[in-house]
Amino acid sequence: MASPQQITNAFQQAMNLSGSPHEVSMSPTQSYMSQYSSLKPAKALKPFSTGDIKILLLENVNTTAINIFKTQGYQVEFYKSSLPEDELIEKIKDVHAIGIRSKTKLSEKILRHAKNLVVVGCFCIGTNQVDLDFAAKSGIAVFNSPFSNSRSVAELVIAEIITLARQLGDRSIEMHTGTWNKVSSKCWEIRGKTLGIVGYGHIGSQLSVLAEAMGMNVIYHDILSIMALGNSKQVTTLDDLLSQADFVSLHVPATSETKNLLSAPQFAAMKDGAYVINASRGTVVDIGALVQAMKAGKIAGAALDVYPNEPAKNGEDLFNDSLNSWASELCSLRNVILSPHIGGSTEEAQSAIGIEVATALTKYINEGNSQGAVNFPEVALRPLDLDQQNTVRVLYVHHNVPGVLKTVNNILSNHNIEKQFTDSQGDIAYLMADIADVDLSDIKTLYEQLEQTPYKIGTRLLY
Ligand SMILES: NC(=O)C1=CN([C@@H]2O[C@H](COP(=O)(O)OP(=O)(O)OC[C@H]3O[C@@H](n4cnc5c(N)ncnc54)[C@H](O)[C@@H]3O)[C@@H](O)[C@H]2O)C=CC1
Ligand SMILES: O=C(O)C(=O)COP(=O)(O)O
Repeated sequence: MASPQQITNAFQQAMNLSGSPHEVSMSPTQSYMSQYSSLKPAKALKPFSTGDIKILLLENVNTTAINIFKTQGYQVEFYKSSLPEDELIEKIKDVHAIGIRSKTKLSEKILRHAKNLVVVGCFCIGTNQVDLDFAAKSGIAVFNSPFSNSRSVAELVIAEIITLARQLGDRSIEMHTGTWNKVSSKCWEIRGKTLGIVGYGHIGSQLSVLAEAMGMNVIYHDILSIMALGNSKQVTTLDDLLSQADFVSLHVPATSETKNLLSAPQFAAMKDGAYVINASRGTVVDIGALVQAMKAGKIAGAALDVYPNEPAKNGEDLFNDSLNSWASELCSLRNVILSPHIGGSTEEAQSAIGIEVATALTKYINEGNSQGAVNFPEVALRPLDLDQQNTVRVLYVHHNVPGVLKTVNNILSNHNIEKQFTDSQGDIAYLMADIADVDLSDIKTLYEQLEQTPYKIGTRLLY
């Protein structure tokens, strides 16, 4: 368990607090990290102790996150890889928070076992690996890091564009096996070539700026109308982009609409000798069709960072899976760069993601602040005023139906409601309220009344 000063320092650092007199004056037992109770309805009400919080971290989440959680006093269980489904089900039963990256699937089946879980941290950009709707309906908030690794991905793609254009991967493999093969045929400068970016979000737009700086023309396609950076131009349809681009780079999320976004008809629509880069999700490219297009000489090279079935941990064989039937043919092709989902794997990105997501999770656990959640209404109140005795923070996740506020405020009406904020997203709503003059002996009744409302999904009381 961390010392009081360590807790205060780490908390201020993590929350970017400057150390106001109010926080400085907190004693360790008074800090509002410890003014907390009742993580889930099934648990008995008792004052919060940081030592009660259990957090499971998978997939080698960065030490910056581990340090934040440990300094809070949480119990941290850490694994370098993802876990097989049966082990994950066993572990998730008990924990209040889980931290994952892109590999761990948190399906409805798995989340149904998560009886104490209040929050999921995706220490990455993508959240397609989590059943976000089911999580929200179960009162579980999900956070991610929306842009801390965007630059790392964009830089990798720049490297891949040049590597493909110069057949650098093949030359390097040849040299490693002792073959000197000095060629210029079908090797190109990228200056003046057209890059087609599919998905002009955080990564796509960052890539656009870098590519233009190297003299490329940039066009992009997105389902939204998005402001062009530099001299880039948005084109209306994917086919418009495919017919003009020398390089096509994919930066869309995994959705039902983006599944096999590039398949046989799209490869046919591309320029002869074009290149394909996929650092988005493995579902976005039909790899079997890509292999055929490359064998036919239509596509001159491809760089893949993501795959439909990725191994659970380092050392496992990507291609040891009957589902990846295209594997041996893909590997036999020239000018194919394969990387093990490392787009966001830089020291800078992982360290920043660790701090960002761990901070969001800590704020949610300790304060109920859901700002930045991807599946949940975003609600925040100022930290509890600890100078005021007997103040309780009510956190109430509920179905978004008429009559809830009336019922809840009726329950709270014996106390002074000092602050209240509520918001909804789809079927789910979230209410935060600070109520004063609460006798500690009333807390159990208050809690039970809120729990008995027909709309409730989850109640937490911080005090
Ligand atoms: N290889 C790696 O290590 C990494 C991969 N990623 C992947 O990259 C994806 C993109 O990341 P960001 O740029 O941060 O996401 P973003 O959400 O900022 O941008 C995605 C863009 O794609 C657009 N889009 C969605 N569906 C589309 C469609 N059918 N056609 C055209 N455009 C469409 C959206 O409107 C949005 O502008 C992530 O969802 C993730 O799957 C992200 C980080 C690292
Ligand atoms: O941020 C993302 O969405 C990524 O794909 C990176 O995933 P990772 O953290 O490397 O498992």
